[in-house]
Amino acid sequence: MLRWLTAGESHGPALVAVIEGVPSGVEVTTSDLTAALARRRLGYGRGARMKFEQDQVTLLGGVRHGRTQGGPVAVQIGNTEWPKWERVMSADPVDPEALTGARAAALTRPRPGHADLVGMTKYAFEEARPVLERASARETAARVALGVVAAHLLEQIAGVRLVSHVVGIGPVAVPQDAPLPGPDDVAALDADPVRCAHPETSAAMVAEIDDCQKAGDTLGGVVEVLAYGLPPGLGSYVQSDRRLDARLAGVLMGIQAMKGVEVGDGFMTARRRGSLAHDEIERDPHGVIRRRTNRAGGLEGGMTNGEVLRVRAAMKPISTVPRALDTVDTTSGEAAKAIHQRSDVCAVPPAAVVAEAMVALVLAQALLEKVGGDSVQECSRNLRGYLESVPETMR
Ligand SMILES: Cc1cc2nc3c(=O)[nH]c(=O)nc-3n(C[C@H](O)[C@H](O)[C@H](O)COP(=O)(O)O)c2cc1C
Ligand SMILES: C=C(O[C@@H]1CC(C(=O)O)=C[C@@H](OP(=O)(O)O)[C@H]1O)C(=O)O
Repeated sequence: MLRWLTAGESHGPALVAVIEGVPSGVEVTTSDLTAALARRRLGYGRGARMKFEQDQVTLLGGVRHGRTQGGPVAVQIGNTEWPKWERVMSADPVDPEALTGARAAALTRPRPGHADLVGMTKYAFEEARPVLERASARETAARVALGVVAAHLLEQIAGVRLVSHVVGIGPVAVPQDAPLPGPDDVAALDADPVRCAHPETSAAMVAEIDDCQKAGDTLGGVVEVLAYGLPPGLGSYVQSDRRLDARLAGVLMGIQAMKGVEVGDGFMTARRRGSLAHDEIERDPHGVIRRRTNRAGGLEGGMTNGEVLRVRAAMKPISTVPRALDTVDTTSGEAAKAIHQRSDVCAVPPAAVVAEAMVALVLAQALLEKVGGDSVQECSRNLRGYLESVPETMR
């Protein structure tokens, strides 16, 4: 079974991530991971931290000469800002006299919408530093690194290619009838300031972020992930926790600040009549079975149906609002304004890259469940065998 885990704090020396169950022979290099992490740093509206901090990637295990070896793959993402935090975030005890300056100040004005207050309550902390260090979306760098291994596995075994893009920032949304970006559009999406495939909407999104920043406020939005080339039959209807839609929703909701998930046309489908809600089945001019539309987003019965997978996630606005929100100082119990030193105004574009990584991980897990195998060759052979066994009348 493909499984993964991350560890590390936002201002710690490094994040680490381990993925286990990867077959041998998946091609992946340090520069692939570095490039993916650079994509996660892009996006108009991110805070100052993205400019000066660097991700230093080291593949610690599981890869030799550019190929996975079948053992757990371990990645370390060093943080170049560590020297500034060495004392405040030291793993070992530190002389309290040495803990001076703004970085060491107790954070006792919890931010509404962040994990601060309930995290302090739950883990019995007197201030929010230990909470925000792990709740922070800095951790998503580790997941993006793991997502590269998953994406390469999907492409090398099954030819699957993933695309992530932004379809909404605050009230600005891509028109309903805009064409979906394909795998060949990824370079253009990476180059767009807000990872949007629709130029006029992209410009309006940038203007909305500028306006929001001037007002001392923050923004959320909606990201979409597409997967092209999936074979039918990944996931299953036989048990609720094996449904691929449920698993995708789970990992998307597991990204910091995500508050809603849609599969295919999602909530819009609930407003339609059945005759206009489903995807009628037909043969294309080459005799291949396909759906006339793809309202279901490539999933029926909790399984891929061979169409393009399409899932969306809704991100709430950043909770570290510059025009700080009302809170209570947990030392005095008095009314106060919430912590605000710096933050992103809008982190929807990087969240799309994170969502792509999480979708890659779940799809890779589901592919391996379907085809099995300990090497890329064995998995590819098993996939071919499965696809060839589908009767002619159902292909
Ligand atoms: C890529 C990314 C960047 C984020 N940047 C910030 C930020 O700069 N400031 C902030 O308060 N929250 C930021 N968040 C959101 C918080 O991490 C999140 O709101 C917090 O962990 C509480 O979790 P919840 O929103 O899911 O309840 C970011 C989230 C993502 C995915
Ligand atoms: C560091 C990253 O994102 C951080 C996520 C984050 C949060 O609260 O989630 C808060 C900000 O950090 P800070 O409060 O130190 O300015 C972001 O910069 C990153 O994505 O690499």
